[in-house]
Amino acid sequence: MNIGLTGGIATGKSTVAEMLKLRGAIISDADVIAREVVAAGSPGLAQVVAHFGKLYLRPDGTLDRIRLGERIFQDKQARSELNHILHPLIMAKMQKEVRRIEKENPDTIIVWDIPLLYEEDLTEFVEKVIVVYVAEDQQIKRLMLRNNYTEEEATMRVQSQMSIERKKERADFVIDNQGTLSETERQVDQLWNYLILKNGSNRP
Ligand SMILES: CC(C)(COP(=O)(O)OP(=O)(O)OC[C@H]1O[C@@H](n2cnc3c(N)ncnc32)[C@H](O)[C@@H]1O)[C@@H](O)C(=O)NCCC(=O)NCCS
Ligand SMILES: Nc1ncnc2c1ncn2[C@@H]1O[C@H](COP(=O)(O)OP(=O)(O)OP(=O)(O)O)[C@@H](O)[C@H]1O
Repeated sequence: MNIGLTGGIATGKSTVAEMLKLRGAIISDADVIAREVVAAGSPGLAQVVAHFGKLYLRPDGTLDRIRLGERIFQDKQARSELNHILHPLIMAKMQKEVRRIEKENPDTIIVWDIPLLYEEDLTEFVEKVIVVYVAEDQQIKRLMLRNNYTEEEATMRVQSQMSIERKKERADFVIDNQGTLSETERQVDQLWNYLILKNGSNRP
């Protein structure tokens, strides 16, 4: 069974994904794949550099993620150009990875952790969608704390995505991650019990 896991930047997707993994889900993480498709020497990185310039290449041949992030989170056009280059590569790799997992573990619950699942209209790939929710002011605070961003930098990143309130409205399941981690664990337990019942079995 394929389940989508989404939310906003820093609402706690990775935190919840880790909890689901401990319970037996297999996670396919779009952020990890997004890094792999622009690894040093990859065709994806070559396309990014051809489009945006050598300025975004570090001396060791890796992508300058900080510089590219500064550019694309304040420039909508550049962001959509980067998405246009990378999203087909990310989705192709993710689908391939999930096909492999399904073959090796036919009864497993596979969680597709995709920050931009709604923005990119990817719901057709999954049966149900979990949204990890915190209100926007808390989202900004956690992002500032985790990444050492100023309020302006954090706000810009949050506003580059569909609002967390809209995502919450569209969700099949909402995990409210505004409380303590053990409060989140309890919700994950409940959801996991429901999912394994629905799935019939789960063999990690
Ligand atoms: C611009 C890049 C190099 C900045 O790298 P950085 O290491 O600072 O951030 P990281 O990749 O860890 O992303 C952190 C979060 O930012 C958000 N985010 C990333 N890319 C985008 C985007 N194009 N639009 C909106 N939000 C985004 C996501 O919530 C993600 O979880 C990088 O985010 C990137 O390559 N983005 C394009 C690929 C993409 O869309 N990735 C999201 C998963 S599909
Ligand atoms: N319940 C919680 N209480 C306090 N802090 C939390 C809680 N859940 C997550 N965090 C912290 O909030 C930050 C964001 O969480 P996490 O990295 O899981 O978000 P994410 O949605 O995966 O982010 P991204 O979109 O950037 O991948 C992290 O520093 C994490 O440790």
